[in-house]
Amino acid sequence: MKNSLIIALDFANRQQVEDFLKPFTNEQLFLKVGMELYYQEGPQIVERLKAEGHQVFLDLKLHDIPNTVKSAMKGLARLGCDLVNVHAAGGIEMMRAAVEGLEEGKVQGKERAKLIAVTQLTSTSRQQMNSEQLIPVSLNESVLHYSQITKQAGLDGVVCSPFEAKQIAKKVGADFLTVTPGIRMETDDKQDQKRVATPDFARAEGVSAIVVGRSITRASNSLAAYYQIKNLWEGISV
Ligand SMILES: O=c1ccn([C@@H]2O[C@H](COP(=O)(O)O)[C@@H](O)[C@H]2O)c(=O)[nH]1
Repeated sequence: MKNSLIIALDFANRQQVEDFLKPFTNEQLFLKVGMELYYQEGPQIVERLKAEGHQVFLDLKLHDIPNTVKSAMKGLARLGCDLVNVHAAGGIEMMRAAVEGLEEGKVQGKERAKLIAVTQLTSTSRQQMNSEQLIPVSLNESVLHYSQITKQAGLDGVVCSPFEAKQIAKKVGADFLTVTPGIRMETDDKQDQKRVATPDFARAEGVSAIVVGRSITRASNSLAAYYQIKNLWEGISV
């Protein structure tokens, strides 16, 4: 899990995924299946990617009453994913229920998936958080608070931006996972992301894993973009 580069497979269907993966022959990848793909293709897409030898982050960001989240997590646990998530805003009781569901549903003889919680989405700015969510603190304070309650609930880590990762490691613990989307190369378009950082900045801040979508999946040469980002993330100069 640590030092992973996770590719966000934000595609509409399985065919598009297969087309994207074609040039990556023999690469064991860490792939993220999000709502767009999962809601079209269902559990089979996860099972298929796992059968092909990839690691899978199922990014469904569960956020509901504790009982519902527990039952949903129990079902997801059976898919044998490596990483799953919830929203920390659901609260400690909901997050504890998610852990219980994951434990109850886990595949016999296999380690259960790591469970992380989304703090503040990387598409959220301080202004939006203050004015729309009515959370009157800085993004750092809010993300740190959510990280602390996530730890208290017994989860393995959080989704945050690289800007908050160092403080989380200092206050919550170096083993607590920080998984960071919003990764862009200097010259890339930010699109809808607000808290954006480069792969080398993320590495310098000590994040556990980066999540990269469009900078790879929408690149004219996805394989080249993947290796360029991977090298920066791993500190390899070419
Ligand atoms: O705070 C969050 C949580 C999840 N995401 C997801 O990561 C990818 C990022 O894609 P890009 O194309 O690299 O922007 C996407 O699947 C999001 O759903 C996030 O961006 N921020």
